[in-house]
Amino acid sequence: MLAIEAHGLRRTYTSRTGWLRPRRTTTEAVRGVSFEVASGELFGLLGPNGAGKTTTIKMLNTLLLPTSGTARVFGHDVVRDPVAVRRRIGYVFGGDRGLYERLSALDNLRYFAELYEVEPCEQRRRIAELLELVGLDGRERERVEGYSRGMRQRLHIARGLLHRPDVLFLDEPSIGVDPVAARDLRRTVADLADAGTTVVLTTHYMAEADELCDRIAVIAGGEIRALGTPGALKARVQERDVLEVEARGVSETELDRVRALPGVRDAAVDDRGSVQLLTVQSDRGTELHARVLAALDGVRLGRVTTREPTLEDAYVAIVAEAERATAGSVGSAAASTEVPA
Ligand SMILES: Nc1ncnc2c1ncn2[C@@H]1O[C@H](COP(=O)(O)OP(=O)(O)OP(=O)(O)O)[C@@H](O)[C@H]1O
Repeated sequence: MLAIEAHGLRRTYTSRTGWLRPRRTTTEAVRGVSFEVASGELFGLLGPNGAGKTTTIKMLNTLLLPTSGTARVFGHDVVRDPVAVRRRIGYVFGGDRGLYERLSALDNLRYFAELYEVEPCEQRRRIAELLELVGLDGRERERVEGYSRGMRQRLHIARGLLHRPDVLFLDEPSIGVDPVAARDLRRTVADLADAGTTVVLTTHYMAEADELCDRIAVIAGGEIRALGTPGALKARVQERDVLEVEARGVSETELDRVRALPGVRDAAVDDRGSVQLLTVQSDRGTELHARVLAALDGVRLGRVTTREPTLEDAYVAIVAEAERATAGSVGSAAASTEVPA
């Protein structure tokens, strides 16, 4: 049986702004999203800020009603049968909310086990199992206020699994977690999927998605722009070379100059603290090095390297394509319209 079936899901938000001249703003956050997730699959939902990922997840886990379209979780309709859906799902969101700081991890789990109506005779065994799964056994009697971010995230996952859900939604689990703790967290998520739990993961870390996900949907502007295995998504940019340039002071003007060079397919700048990383994707075999450096005349440059395309390059290409497709009308974010209230 399929774990998730979403057909034509849409969600529009309406909010009122202004006092003297009130306006009603309508945002089409999700605009007709359809996909299926098989039981036991680890499914990734990737997309830029405001793409509609959280809205999609909230419709699937019954926290938001769809404006139109349908969704089912293990055959249960999210609108008509929300109680049955909630029994089958767990939801873990990143950040600091949702745990009692002054209590130990053990007491937090006992409290939530009561709340989720885990049978009293089963609670002790279940909590011990979960502490082991998330690697917190031995630390369970310490207060949560002394926990690191990575430990808190693992405790969040344990909390989300208390009632043995068949589907776990993980919204940005590794946000703000250091690289070593993030690696442990990925191990936990992989173990979970190996044990048969269906996982829907949103993340901004492409390497994480590449390592973990069986399939990935890239969502931008409220629509799915690509869906496939990490390998299939990467195949889209296989025929490209990637040039990386460390720089300081690259503006839109230089970026446009680079984008206009013959053979260049995409160019993007990522601000990494005091330094920028310019990534240029080009048709395989294009000799770009000298021409890119000439286009960056006047910019302070650091290391220049060439590398094979990664999932991140595929993602950048898919999102850039989506932005070009919607340019001039709604931009890359969700479409918003304003009318007098
Ligand atoms: N409660 C709300 N009222 C009005 N607009 C909203 C509301 N929640 C989200 N939006 C808008 O809907 C769009 C989609 O937001 P959503 O949170 O689903 O995106 P996201 O992909 O999860 O983004 P992020 O990666 O930043 O979490 C955005 O334009 C956002 O501003």
